[in-house]
Amino acid sequence: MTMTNQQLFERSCQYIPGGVNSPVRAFKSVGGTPVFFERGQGAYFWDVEGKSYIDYVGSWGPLILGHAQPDVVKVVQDVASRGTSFGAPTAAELEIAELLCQLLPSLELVRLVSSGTEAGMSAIRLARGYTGRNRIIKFEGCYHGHDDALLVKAGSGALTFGHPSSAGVPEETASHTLVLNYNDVAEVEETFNKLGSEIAAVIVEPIAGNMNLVQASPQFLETLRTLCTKHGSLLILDEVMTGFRVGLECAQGLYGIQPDLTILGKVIGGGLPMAAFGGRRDIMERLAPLGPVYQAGTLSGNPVAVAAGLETLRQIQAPGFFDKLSNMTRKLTDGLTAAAKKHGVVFSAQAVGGMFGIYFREIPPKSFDEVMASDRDAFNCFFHAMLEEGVYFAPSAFEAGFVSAAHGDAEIDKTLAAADRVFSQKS
Ligand SMILES: Cc1ncc(COP(=O)(O)O)c(C=O)c1O
Ligand SMILES: NCC(=O)CCC(=O)O
Repeated sequence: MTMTNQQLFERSCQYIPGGVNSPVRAFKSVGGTPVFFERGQGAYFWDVEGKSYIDYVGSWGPLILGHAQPDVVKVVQDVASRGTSFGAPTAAELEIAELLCQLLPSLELVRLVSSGTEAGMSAIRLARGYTGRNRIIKFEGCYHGHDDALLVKAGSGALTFGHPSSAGVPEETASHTLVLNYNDVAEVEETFNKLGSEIAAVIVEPIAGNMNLVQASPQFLETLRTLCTKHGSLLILDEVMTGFRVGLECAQGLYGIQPDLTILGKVIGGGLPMAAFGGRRDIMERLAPLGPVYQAGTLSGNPVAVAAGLETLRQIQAPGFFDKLSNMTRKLTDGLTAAAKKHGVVFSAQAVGGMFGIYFREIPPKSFDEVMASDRDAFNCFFHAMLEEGVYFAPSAFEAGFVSAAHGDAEIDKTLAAADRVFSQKS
């Protein structure tokens, strides 16, 4: 007899803090027991009790082709059978680095790492090493991984579980991080006027996906670019989530903003642990072994992860890939909005490429405060009712959702029919 979700969770809690290896997997804010998954295929995955779900989390973003995409699985098997790690360079690393630089014109040099956290942490160290300055600016509700310097008023699980500024981060470290309001142009201008010569870097999610989904105003990002250039600070775009998810040109292409450094993750690893940071040649050349800023990794550029990433990047370059993905995602958000309206539920939603936000408020939020003003209880009820229906959204009102290329009309229609039933019970 296999164990139930409840039994597995109880046992996991005996050996793993909170029963999960990343806090966002816990159902702490929505209540109930986390679902333990056994297998996935395309837009669906199955829990240990045999129940199937349409997946709108996609492993928190990487699975843009859906679960167990056959070509990705095949390259992973082929490459792994020839050796899983060498700790020495491979031709495939060159291939993916070259491809990333071709796809993103702001990248002249790129280094591979194993997680978005590492990419963010390394980019900050590099920016400090390059500028000789310590202060950085981040925005409340943005999440850039769990590096000390960036875990100040952060989004994602840090926000969901009520500790946006983590215990264990020394005050001296946090004091170098200035936290400003997302989309607040005047505040950034004021801060640069006062402290511009001390600021090493501004790091920002160009489309914030860790306080639900909040789009930057073009003016906000343009102001960041102008101020960084004027004051000799570096602009770091965190495209770990948006990179190759909102479009082939990433968010920087959509907005027409050229960052000094970019951090990438999720999609570029095709569901395996890989991330990257890159940007201007003169900055990246400060990295060891060329320069004095140290950065390293036993499994960096891991051949299996690189192979999954290359195959994923190959497929998303197919003509029309992002048009189809965007249309499917918009069909979902438009359909959910219409179903809510039909039943008089206060609700709004928006999509960018294969990424979406759903909000229990009248219109999509433009700031952290507006996100916080949405109805979290309504989200929690919706989440559980949809879960019951076999539709898996992120177990938090502060996370963006994801649609994959494996989601077709059938999956979206099923989701909308479920939402219609769920919303009808509320009116
Ligand atoms: C925008 C953003 N930056 C950085 C990270 C950190 O990436 P990782 O979880 O791979 O460390 C995440 C997600 O976790 C993210 O969404
Ligand atoms: N949007 C939140 C994440 O992507 C985080 C995933 C994790 O920390 O497990």
